[in-house]
Amino acid sequence: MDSDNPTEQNNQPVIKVRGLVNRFGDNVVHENLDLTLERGEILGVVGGSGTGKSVLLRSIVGLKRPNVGTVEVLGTTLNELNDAQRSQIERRFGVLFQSGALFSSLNLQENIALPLIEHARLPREDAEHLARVKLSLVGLPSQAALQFPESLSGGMVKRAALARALALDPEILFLDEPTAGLDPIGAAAFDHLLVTLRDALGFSVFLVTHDLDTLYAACDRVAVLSQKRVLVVDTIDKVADTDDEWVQDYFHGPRGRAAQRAHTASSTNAYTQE
Ligand SMILES: Nc1ncnc2c1ncn2[C@@H]1O[C@H](COP(=O)(O)OP(=O)(O)OP(=O)(O)O)[C@@H](O)[C@H]1O
Repeated sequence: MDSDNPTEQNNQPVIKVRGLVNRFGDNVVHENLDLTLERGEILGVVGGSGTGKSVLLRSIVGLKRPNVGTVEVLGTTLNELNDAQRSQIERRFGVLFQSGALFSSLNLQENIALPLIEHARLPREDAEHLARVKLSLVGLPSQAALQFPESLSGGMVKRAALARALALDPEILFLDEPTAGLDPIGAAAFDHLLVTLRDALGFSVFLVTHDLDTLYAACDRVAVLSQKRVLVVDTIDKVADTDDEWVQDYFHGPRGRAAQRAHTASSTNAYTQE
């Protein structure tokens, strides 16, 4: 239900998925799935390959219409909207897909200006000025504005794609495997950037990832998809204690133990340097 009271709105979750069913023919991907994203949090969504993380993200951003169930985003139930209302809501979130999805024929400044021209109807000059601000926000040097995506490193492409997802000052950011393909240092820098921007700008984040380091470094809560639903959603330490074979293998296998050790070491360093 919509609320006109700003205080009430601020306490409301930004995403509420209830009783979600998604299927493709006989392949049932989600069955009665419930999930909530609280305002201002970074929620990591994990699960084995094919458990429906990307389909869930696509259902929430409106690219896949659920077979059954409701998806409420920023207080509005998506299924009930006409195209114009849907586009109004969609302007309030930013999406970074796995491929980065920048236009190869446009330089970075033009890539980021595009949503500002198309959706916010800004004149080109203003849009490109704002695009340069966004590029600097994600830590890219000023000369990157005129570079084309093919001339950039993987880490720079991710940052540029993040700048584009942030172009319209979204309230919710959706990220699908943002650190895939980055080396560990680039991935850690991206995680740090994400937390810094969330702290500064206050958006909420729905983050699909396989990256254990990201879960430890950036996520406030973690949701595990398994058996067509959300098996558990909680802080990472509680999730890691869940009595489930996939969870135990994932969090307590060699990679999981290494990620946890790295996180403990960096927390201890931060503490002793304070
Ligand atoms: N457009 C589609 N048509 C038919 N089946 C689809 C479609 N999109 C996804 N699926 C199926 O839905 C299931 C979940 O896919 P999804 O891509 O969401 O998994 P995932 O958890 O993101 O996997 P991964 O971790 O490997 O990326 C898979 O069985 C997949 O084959």
